[in-house]
Amino acid sequence: MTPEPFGARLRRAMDERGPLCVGIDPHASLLAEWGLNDDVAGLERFSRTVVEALADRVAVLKPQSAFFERFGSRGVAVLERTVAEARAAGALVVMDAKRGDIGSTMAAYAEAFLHRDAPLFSDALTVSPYLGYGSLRPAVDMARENGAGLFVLALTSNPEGGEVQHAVRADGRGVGATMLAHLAEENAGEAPMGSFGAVVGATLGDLSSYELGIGGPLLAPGIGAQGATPADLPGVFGAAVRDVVPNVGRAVLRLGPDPVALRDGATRYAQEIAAAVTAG
Ligand SMILES: O=c1ccn([C@@H]2O[C@H](COP(=O)(O)O)[C@@H](O)[C@H]2O)c(=O)[nH]1
Repeated sequence: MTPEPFGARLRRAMDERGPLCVGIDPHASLLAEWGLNDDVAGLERFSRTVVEALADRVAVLKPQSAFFERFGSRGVAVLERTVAEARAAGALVVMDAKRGDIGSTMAAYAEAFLHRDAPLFSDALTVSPYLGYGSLRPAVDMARENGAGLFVLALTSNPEGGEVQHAVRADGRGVGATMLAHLAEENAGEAPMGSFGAVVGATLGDLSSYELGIGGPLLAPGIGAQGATPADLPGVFGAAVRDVVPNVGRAVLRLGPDPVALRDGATRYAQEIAAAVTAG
């Protein structure tokens, strides 16, 4: 049986739970703030606490692979368990691993994260298109076959991103805008929403010169620790705001380890986001 596409599953989760995505970013500084050791046991306690507090209520959890990889194979084993437990509790999992390589290697990354039988199978994966959008084709195909999705870095939240993403090609089109156009083609004809999203930072100010209506989701990091607020969303995303999955990491995680405080923090962000999206 063909698995239900990620875009349809995400749209339903956004409708039922609201669009908030909470990051699982076990920074060493956060482990210390939570009174945990900066070791594999601390990593596991941190991640499990976030999952137990939030996976039954937020639409999406986004583990940041880097913070698990720094502990080697035992950290990756924690990441596997984190993904499985989050999905079992009802959250969609976006693996933030930002993979990107030549197509033949990309196929192996796709098997690692997007094949249903893979230990790290996730509902969606962040990928970098800066070896050329076409190099992502094996991941696009694998995602389609397995009911998974991708979030392609288009306009990232960090100030350094512009030197690449705002660069203008010979045909006059910007590089970031080109990625958005590729995604719109990928999602054409998909309802209620395509499975191929873009990463577009909530920090970027007015993006009305970009065609953000790609027929797929827009993962928007930058809220909280990077300075953007839920109230900024309509001004940044305009009419596309209803397709935005706003990500909050440290600003929620800092409220732990008390699960009630984590839940209250996520609820506050979810309410502010809902108010902003309705107003927009
Ligand atoms: O453009 C991007 C792409 C990804 N990220 C990632 O999102 C989170 C943000 O965490 P905060 O603590 O809310 O700042 C983190 O995992 C980044 O690697 C991004 O910030 N910007």
